[in-house]
Amino acid sequence: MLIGIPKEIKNHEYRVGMTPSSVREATAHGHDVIIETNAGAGIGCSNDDYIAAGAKIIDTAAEIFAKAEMIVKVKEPQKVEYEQLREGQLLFTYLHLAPDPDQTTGLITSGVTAIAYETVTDKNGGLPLLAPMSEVAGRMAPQVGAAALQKANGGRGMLLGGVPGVAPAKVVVIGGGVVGTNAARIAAGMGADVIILDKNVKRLTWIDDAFGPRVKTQYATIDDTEALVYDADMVVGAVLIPGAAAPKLIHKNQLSRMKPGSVLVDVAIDQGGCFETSKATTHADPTYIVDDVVHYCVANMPGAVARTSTFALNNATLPFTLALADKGWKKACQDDPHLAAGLNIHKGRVTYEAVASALGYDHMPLDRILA
Ligand SMILES: NC(=O)C1=CN([C@@H]2O[C@H](COP(=O)(O)OP(=O)(O)OC[C@H]3O[C@@H](n4cnc5c(N)ncnc54)[C@H](O)[C@@H]3O)[C@@H](O)[C@H]2O)C=CC1
Ligand SMILES: CC(=O)C(=O)O
Ligand SMILES: [Mg+2]
Repeated sequence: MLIGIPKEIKNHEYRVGMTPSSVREATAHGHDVIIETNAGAGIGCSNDDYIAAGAKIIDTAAEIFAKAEMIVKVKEPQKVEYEQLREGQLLFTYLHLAPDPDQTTGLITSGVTAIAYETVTDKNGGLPLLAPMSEVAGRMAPQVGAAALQKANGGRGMLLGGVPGVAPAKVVVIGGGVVGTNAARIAAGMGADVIILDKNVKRLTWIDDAFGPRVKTQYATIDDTEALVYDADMVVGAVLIPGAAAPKLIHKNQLSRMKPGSVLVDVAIDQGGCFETSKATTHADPTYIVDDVVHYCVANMPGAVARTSTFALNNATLPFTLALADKGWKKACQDDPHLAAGLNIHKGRVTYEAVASALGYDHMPLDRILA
């Protein structure tokens, strides 16, 4: 198969779809790989590194989109990218369609077959291609939140860990999945007073076992969420209903009850955000203030640590990339229902139920496509 890797074009996005090591694996499987010139520059990998792995360097993204049978990316295609996709071509990348009607229409119109990293599943009920970036974003959340708490950045002027004789900041993490537990781990490590809310009691039990008294847990009722948010210095939004738009858990009218200068880090922004006042921001201009509350809502947080993130992402995606290239998407999905769960769009139809229901499309069931 001819695999194409365009350079990412989202704001301050330095990750790349395949590392040189992944390219070498693909060429060892007999595939051809074309990659846009300098696509790996942001992770410190040169054209020569890719050539040594067996790839051919191409000058323009347009040529990659025109020639490749499978496009491997990181971020959801931007308008200029989805306009170049076509029927019969396979796209393997993050999509986050539920909060993104324009991209969804673009992919439907293109006729492309699109498999979303974030809805591929595993046998334990996890999301193995989302997890590595959730680990990164979760670990970054207290870092970016700590910077936002500084006075010059609009925050309350608090040090996350406090100092002897002065209490640490109170960090409330809503959602105790991969992002939430990684955020809690770093926030607790920085000395903050941390509590995680979730609606899954089994998950809270696991967190309690894993962290002991360093991190508190609380079942996420409306009452308890509200009380903890009003008392928080930093709130991390880390909930997910796979494929669906994020539920809104803090509303605009509640911001005035929060502490002035407190910080909301909405990691769930790529699924639309779990705070009513969240709107996606970029690494170039990551925060804004509503009712004295600082909002950080960058939808591609891992792009800031592109080297760590690209290698972590490839560790998870490579077996699936190879399966898709070796067998073609249909046979690979027929053989592996967890990969099939990633199929979101095929030939103009929405094939993922939560996306169809969020955006008002008819849902085309997978078994009809894979039959
Ligand atoms: N902004 C960024 O750059 C990045 C964003 N993300 C996003 O972060 C979000 C979280 O991802 P993961 O931690 O991997 O998901 P996950 O599935 O591991 O965890 C989500 C948790 O939220 C809980 N939850 C769901 N509804 C809830 C509610 N109403 N109240 C309390 N808890 C609730 C679930 O029980 C689960 O434990 C996703 O939207 C993901 O796409 C992930 C990586 C990067
Ligand atoms: C998961 C995601 O959206 C990201 O890594 O940018
Ligand atoms: Mg994102």
